[in-house]
Amino acid sequence: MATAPTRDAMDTTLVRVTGGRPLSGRIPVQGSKNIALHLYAAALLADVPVVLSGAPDIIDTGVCAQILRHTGAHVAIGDGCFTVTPPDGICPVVHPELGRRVRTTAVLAAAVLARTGQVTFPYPGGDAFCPRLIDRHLAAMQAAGAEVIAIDTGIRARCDARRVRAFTVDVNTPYGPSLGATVTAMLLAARAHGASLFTHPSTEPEVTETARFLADRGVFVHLDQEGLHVSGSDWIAGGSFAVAGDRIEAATMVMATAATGGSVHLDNFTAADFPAGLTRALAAAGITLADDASGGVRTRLHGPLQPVEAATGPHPGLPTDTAPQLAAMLTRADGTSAIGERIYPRRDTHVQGLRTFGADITVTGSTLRVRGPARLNGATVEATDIRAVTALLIAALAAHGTSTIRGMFHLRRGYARLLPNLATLGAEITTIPGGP
Ligand SMILES: CC(=O)N[C@H]1[C@@H](OP(=O)(O)OP(=O)(O)OC[C@H]2O[C@@H](n3ccc(=O)[nH]c3=O)[C@H](O)[C@@H]2O)O[C@H](CO)[C@@H](O)[C@@H]1O
Ligand SMILES: C=C(OP(=O)(O)O)C(=O)O
Repeated sequence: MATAPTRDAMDTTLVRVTGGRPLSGRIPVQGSKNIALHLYAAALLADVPVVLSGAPDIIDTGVCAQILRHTGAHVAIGDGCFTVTPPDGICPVVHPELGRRVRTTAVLAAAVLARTGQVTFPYPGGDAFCPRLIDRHLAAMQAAGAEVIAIDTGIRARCDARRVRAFTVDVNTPYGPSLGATVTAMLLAARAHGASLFTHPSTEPEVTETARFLADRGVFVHLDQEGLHVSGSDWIAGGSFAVAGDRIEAATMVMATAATGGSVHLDNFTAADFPAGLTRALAAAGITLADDASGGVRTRLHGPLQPVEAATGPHPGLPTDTAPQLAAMLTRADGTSAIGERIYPRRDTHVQGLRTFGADITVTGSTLRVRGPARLNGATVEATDIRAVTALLIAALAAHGTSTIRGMFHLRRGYARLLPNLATLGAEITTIPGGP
């Protein structure tokens, strides 16, 4: 389901990038977009205010704040903290337009359903690189006792007994455990009386951090061979919780610098925070990661980039959200790389743009073959989603000459300071504001 066109989406801001110079230096990693968005939904379950520290100030967290406010919650944003004060009586509606602008709509709806026994919500937004189903979310709502029906504006879920009940649900999909449906199920179960069980749960950091958030606040959460067990609580505490660093932004900066022949020192992050599948792919390309005595993690590039054979997969595999950037970096590797997509049937919205720079990429089913090293030349391109835009930026930074990239709305959805950070590393980037 495509994100609804908005003022933001029609923003014609573009950036000009003059590439071809090695980028190096030290920059911070922001709080994770995707973890923050799931924690926002979890915060709605609390009975007293929740303070999320380190949440990134990006379009998507702003939209989520507006969605929470529409339910009656008070949301204050300042000093890098997002304070959510859930209301006594929650309006059981996820805003029909705002809900179509973010991916976590069904997860937010689960929190509302858990609190009120009913919810109306639109189909989620987020990037539309392929169909992104929500049947497992709906199955969890049904298992929790809700009647779920399609209506004109999306979906209505309502529990006869006015409250959710403990339940069992399988959150597996043909592409592996669903991250979003696991969180949806957790939030429903956190407010149900009794013990719930989810089989084949996702263990992405978004899930484990939401589980830690709930467990810290009195909800019983336990993972074993059977699945994820959650026992609900009538009272959920509040208080502070720090949003973990953004592993996707960290990977993006590693790949951007390596594509230019440089290296980076990332603060607020450690080598262990990189999923093993990502570390393996970077090592195969000739990039190693080491924690630094002064804090943070440093990369080292060992000679020319080497080709990589890798496939995305569930945590701790290679994250799907890093595959477009990896493809962009590997256009500079000395040989043919293969990158398989396993979380989605396809995710190749970056390919056409990369070819415009001169990249040699073929797509067979869900596998990309990248032949390098290609000579990249400055190009004029337009990005259509959040990771495609960073892939195109990487190509522009590695290219000879000046490039123009449109579609900066997608960057602002998820990255608070990517362009200033690249400038700190030595990139020559000019932002040319546009407008609707
Ligand atoms: C496991 C995983 O890596 N999930 C990724 C997924 O999370 P997100 O939560 O958006 O998506 P899911 O993990 O739920 O979806 C994974 C796959 O399962 C399918 N599916 C999902 C739910 C459902 O009810 N039925 C169904 O068939 C989806 O279409 C997709 O092919 O996209 C995010 C944005 O790219 C990434 O940050 C996450 O890392
Ligand atoms: C696709 C992504 O985000 P969303 O699910 O919010 O569209 C992403 O974070 O790479």
